[in-house]
Amino acid sequence: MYIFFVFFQAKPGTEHGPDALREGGLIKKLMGLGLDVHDYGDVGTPSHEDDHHFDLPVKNPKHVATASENIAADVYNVIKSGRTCLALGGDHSMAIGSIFGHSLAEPEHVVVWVDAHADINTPLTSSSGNMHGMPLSFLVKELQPYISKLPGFEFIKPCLSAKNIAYIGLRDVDPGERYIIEKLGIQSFSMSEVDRHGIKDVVEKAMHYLDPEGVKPIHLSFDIDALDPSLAPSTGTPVPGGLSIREGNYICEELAATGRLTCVDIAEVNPSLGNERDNLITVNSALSIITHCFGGRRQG
Ligand SMILES: N[C@@]1(C(=O)O)CN(C[C@@H]2CCCCN2)C[C@@H]1CCC[B-](O)(O)O
Ligand SMILES: [Mn+2]
Ligand SMILES: [Mn+2]
Repeated sequence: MYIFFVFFQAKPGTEHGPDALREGGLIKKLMGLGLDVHDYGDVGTPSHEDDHHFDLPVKNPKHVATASENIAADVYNVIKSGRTCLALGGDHSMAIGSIFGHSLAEPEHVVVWVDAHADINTPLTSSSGNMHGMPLSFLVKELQPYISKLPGFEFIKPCLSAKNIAYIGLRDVDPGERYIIEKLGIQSFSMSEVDRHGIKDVVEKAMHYLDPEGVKPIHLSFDIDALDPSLAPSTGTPVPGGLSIREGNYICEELAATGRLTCVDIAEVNPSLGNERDNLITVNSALSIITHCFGGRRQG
């Protein structure tokens, strides 16, 4: 039984991502794979007028906190009932709720973070104040002494250790994030490693590192900007030199083949950016990534 949620978050335009994927035929494609799909609809996130935090340059913290709490509850319920959750963003701050909700259902899960960016800035290391650049910092136990307590985030219990995370596709990492990655020893396969070793070795190394026994539930958090901008132009922070669709599909096929892929985030599809052709290209790339997470195989 496959379930998917749609969420929208603070970054303008990404709230239209889920509908763009629905209109692109997502449900029909997943049902065409023989899956029992249920669309749980959008997770409501009331906006907060006074949504700024005087002490820190963090944008929309209360909005993101409310959304994250709602997302966590929904993801927990779906996974607890034995289903697989597909969470559609929305910007990548959605992963605060989806990973926390997943961890409540399956505390032993590991995270494969596919992204041009590390998304592990703390409110203090962030240069933009955008929360889509911070999700992992709210979840990683080792970082908690450095995280300012933001209003509304009291519900989150840090649920990941650095050893539970592996990055694939990095190519735009801030200095503060680079420091955190090196200090915590987070396993990261940037585009340099993808070029040097090839995607097959990268996925094998990542999974062997995260789960050598091959028993843990997997959370794939896939930022569409991990793909090359030629494949995902309608996204907020594109970075040249990204994954090919073959590499993206390969990651998803391999994780799906474990039979332990339990929650998938698809983040940062933003149809308000670029022209109609850009939207179509981006949605089709996202649909390809999704279908290869849920049984679609290039060999049929
Ligand atoms: N680290 C960032 C942050 O804002 O925190 C800064 N970066 C943009 C910045 C532009 C100038 C050159 C250095 N990079 C975007 C990233 C967040 C991406 C969020 B994601 O969900 O799209 O991954
Ligand atoms: Mn991201
Ligand atoms: Mn990104």
